[in-house]
Amino acid sequence: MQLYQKEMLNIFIEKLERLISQNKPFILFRKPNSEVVELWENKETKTERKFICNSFDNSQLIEFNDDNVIEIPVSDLPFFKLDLPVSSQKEAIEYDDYINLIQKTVDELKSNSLTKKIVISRVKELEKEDVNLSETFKSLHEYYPNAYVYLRYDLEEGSWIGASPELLFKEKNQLIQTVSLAGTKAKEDDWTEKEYHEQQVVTDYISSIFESYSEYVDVEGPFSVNAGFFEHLKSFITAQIKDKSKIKDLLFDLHPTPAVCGMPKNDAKNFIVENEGYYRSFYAGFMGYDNGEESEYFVNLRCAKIFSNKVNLYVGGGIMPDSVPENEWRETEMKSKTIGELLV
Ligand SMILES: C=C(O[C@H]1C=CC=C(C(=O)O)[C@@H]1O)C(=O)O
Repeated sequence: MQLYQKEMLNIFIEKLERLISQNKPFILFRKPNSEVVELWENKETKTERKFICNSFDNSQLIEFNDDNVIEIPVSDLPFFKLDLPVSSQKEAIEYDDYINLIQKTVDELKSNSLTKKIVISRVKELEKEDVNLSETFKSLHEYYPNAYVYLRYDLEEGSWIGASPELLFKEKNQLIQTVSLAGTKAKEDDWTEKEYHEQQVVTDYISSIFESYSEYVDVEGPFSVNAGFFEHLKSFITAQIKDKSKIKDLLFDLHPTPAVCGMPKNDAKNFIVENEGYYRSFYAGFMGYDNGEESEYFVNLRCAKIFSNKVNLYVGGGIMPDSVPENEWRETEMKSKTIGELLV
């Protein structure tokens, strides 16, 4: 066993060093409640095993084809240094501008009775150089055992890192499962009607999509769940898909859910693109794998883009007609701690 592990570790290190020295993109991925980290590269030829990364607006889809994914214990992840780009672009929004943006969103929701919810987000910049990515990955792994922890490297884009609490969807033997995750509060606060409504919008949307692909849909919850520095409301949604060949359609129908976009989907999306003032790119997109037998995708939340001279944190929140702008700013500050406080 020990010999086997040592051999695996050497193969892992060789693969990682080769990818870094050739400036090739790669993914490090740790599933929830797992102790191992997988290393994916993108081979030239298509393989059955795939890892995909899709942007919020579906305009960028990156595929990793790898039939030889190597895994080692996260604790053995070696130190590595990546060649990261410098960013001179300022994408962060000032406090006053964010308050005005949330007020504008609230006004839109109040004046347009068809629009029920819009998720607004922002970039928070941290002046931090030379982030130790392997140690940061390990600290996310330790602090968020239930999250999807990943690091994606790309020479031109920089490196994305995240610890997402949100399953978008998983499938095995035609059993499809997901969660409706929305509503945020500090541990010491109580839930209010605003968060229950905000989360119900997500549950209703997912249930209606699942219904069109399956015979029955089962919903359990909502429950209050821990998400590190704060709590969310979460329901568990399960169904049996009638036709497995429709999985990809279901995935793109689901995305983006009202946990990251809004309701109705297209109106909310247009409002976001016209008003947020920055390009979300892979934030609030989805990522995950399909190995031919099962597939599992998560929403890219609680994530950051690492440059050589700074870190961009991406944070957002669901806006309802009764949202209070100052509280929404506070909520995004709280969410920024997920990655911000664990950077090494
Ligand atoms: C959009 C984000 O969170 C979503 C997931 C859980 C709770 C949320 C909320 O309370 O607004 C958001 O819907 C984010 O973290 O950037």
